[in-house]
Amino acid sequence: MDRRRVKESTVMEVGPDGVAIITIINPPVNSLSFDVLHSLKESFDQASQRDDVKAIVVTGAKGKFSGGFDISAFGGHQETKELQKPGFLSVEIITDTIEASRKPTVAAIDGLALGGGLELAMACSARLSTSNAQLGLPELQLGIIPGFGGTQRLPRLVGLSKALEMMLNSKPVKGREAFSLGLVDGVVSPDELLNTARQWTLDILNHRRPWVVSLYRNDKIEPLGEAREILKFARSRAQKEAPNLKHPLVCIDVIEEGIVSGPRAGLWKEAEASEELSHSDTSKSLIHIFFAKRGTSKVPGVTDIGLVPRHVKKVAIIGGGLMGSGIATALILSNYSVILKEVNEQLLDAGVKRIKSNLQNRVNEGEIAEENFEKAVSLLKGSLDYESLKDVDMVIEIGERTKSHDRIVGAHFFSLAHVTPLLEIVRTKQTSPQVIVDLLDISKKIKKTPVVIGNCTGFAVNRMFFPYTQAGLLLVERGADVYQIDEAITKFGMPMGPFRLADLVGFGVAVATGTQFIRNFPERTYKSMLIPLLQEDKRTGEATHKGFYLYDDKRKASVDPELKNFIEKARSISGVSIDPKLVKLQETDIIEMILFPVVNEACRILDEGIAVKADDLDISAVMGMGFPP
Ligand SMILES: CCCCCCCCCCCCC[C@H](O)CC(=O)SCCNC(=O)CCNC(=O)[C@H](O)C(C)(C)COP(=O)(O)OP(=O)(O)OC[C@H]1O[C@@H](n2cnc3c(N)ncnc32)[C@H](O)[C@@H]1OP(=O)(O)O
Repeated sequence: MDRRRVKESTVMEVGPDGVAIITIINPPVNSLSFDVLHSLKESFDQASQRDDVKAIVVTGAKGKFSGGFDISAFGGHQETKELQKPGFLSVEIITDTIEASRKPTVAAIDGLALGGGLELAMACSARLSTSNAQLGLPELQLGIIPGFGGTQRLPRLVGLSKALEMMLNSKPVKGREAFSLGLVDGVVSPDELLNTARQWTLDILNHRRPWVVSLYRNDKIEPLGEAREILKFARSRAQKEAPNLKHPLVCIDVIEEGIVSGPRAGLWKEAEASEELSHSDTSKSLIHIFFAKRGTSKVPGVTDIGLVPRHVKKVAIIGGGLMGSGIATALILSNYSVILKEVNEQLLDAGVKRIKSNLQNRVNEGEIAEENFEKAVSLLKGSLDYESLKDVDMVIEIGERTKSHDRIVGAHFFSLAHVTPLLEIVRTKQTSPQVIVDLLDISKKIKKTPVVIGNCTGFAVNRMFFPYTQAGLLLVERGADVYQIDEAITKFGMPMGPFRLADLVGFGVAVATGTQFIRNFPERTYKSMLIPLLQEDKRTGEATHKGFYLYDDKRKASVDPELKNFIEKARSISGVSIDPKLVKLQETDIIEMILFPVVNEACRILDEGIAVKADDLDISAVMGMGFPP
């Protein structure tokens, strides 16, 4: 076999059958860096020029076609200006070199073909996939749009509605669904993939199979009038679901341009829009979050000293309440054996029932198969004594009585522990790195994003956000409007404002946590009597249908005209007066006055060495409090 090594990013092998196999090699996901794209073009140019090459197969090394364009290139400065020129990558490489190749090309897809990876495959004459491969265009979750022709080729392969769904929701499909959609032309097993692809290219060459140029297909695109209706509906949904984001609308405009003015015009509009969006604040933030999320499990002095996570099989959980049963569910869903310890039969039964109900919900949602429900339940054992815990590998919720403090670590799950994706791993000065490595490994296995944090009041999320409600109370006692504050903060992108949140968590929790912060950070807390006054009126928030808002039986919140009386009373107890400047605040003022103290608290957490890096606090805010990424 003639094995010409182009740069380290692609390899081309030409077999005796005259088929050149071009393999993308860029571990771990064969992302399309500028180097890879450059060498891909070189490989194709060589394959086109060589007389001994009749046809071409493109594939990815180690069972992964490609995870898409190299996201780290956005904001990078290593690429040559030419490669950055709008349209060079998409038109000159993907379209005019690969799609226009005079030799048939087949993409052999295993593992994943995402973003630019799938766009590369769609520019080939045909595509073969394994049944479980993931194929999709997730660019919009990075604040950009497909930029290698995906906005033009995907609608022409799967139809406009399905293409819009896949792009606007960043929703991939498996290989077998891709085949039923017409996105791929065949589904084969991994070990037959390459040989079938070789034969497929030769069949195309010998006119035994069609040679399709997807860019110019129109049989899947609805007539113009119908297409415009579909696009209009997509626009209204995009505006409703994400009013703050413009790139979904740009994506729809680019798709429309190709339908109205032809796919090549669509390619150029896509190239310009894609390049512009790659410099947007939204894209920079979302790409920052993409890498920050994957960076939380890299802890200097812990994960870089060669420690291997120990095998944890059995976990004991003390207490089967809302949190304990949620944690037990998360562990069981990842095949850990769990012993649930309670103080009496009644509480143990209640805990077991909660766990079974959580698991049944997963069955109902199709996340676990019915036949796996009993197997999952069999992983759970109940106990009323500590004796049965003697051979467990980890205990959740025992601490101060243990003498070996090196083995104590906090695992702070967030309510609905089996659903909320964030896990704060709280280490003391005595916690051994091995124990942290063990818990990081468990986090990955139970599909949690871990953040390693030092021990302090509120750890990362709750400490960062204690000023969220405090600032709100301070502003309201000085004349700002509760409902205007919540509206401005929700419009900014938080799931809910400080007052709606206080109603949701309940005043009991709000007062308990507030007391902790007042005790530990007296110099920067606001001691308002507003919530205690509301509690005197038997208001505790949503649960009593009365808090800062009134709630109907469906927990729909509405303004409470009586609230002003409690505010006036709290104001007089605090001895403050209304500040005219605060009565009619601008939205930006509200956002800054509520969130800047949160940012300041994050800076203190970082400055005190409680957090390893600022990125970890960004992830804590996004995944723990729903801060808009
Ligand atoms: C200043 C501007 C310069 C450039 C201007 C150019 C003009 C504009 C041209 C734009 C052309 C656009 C072309 C294209 O349409 C755009 C894209 O393709 S964007 C990328 C699309 N792909 C994705 O969004 C996939 C993202 N990745 C994932 O979803 C997952 O990683 C995965 C692939 C499903 C694998 O998941 P896991 O197995 O869980 O593994 P991890 O997620 O932990 O990832 C492992 C490791 O790989 C890194 N990585 C993953 N994907 C990429 C990627 N696409 N680029 C770079 N790196 C990637 C990830 O960060 C992890 O790294 P580690 O943490 O191990 O260091």
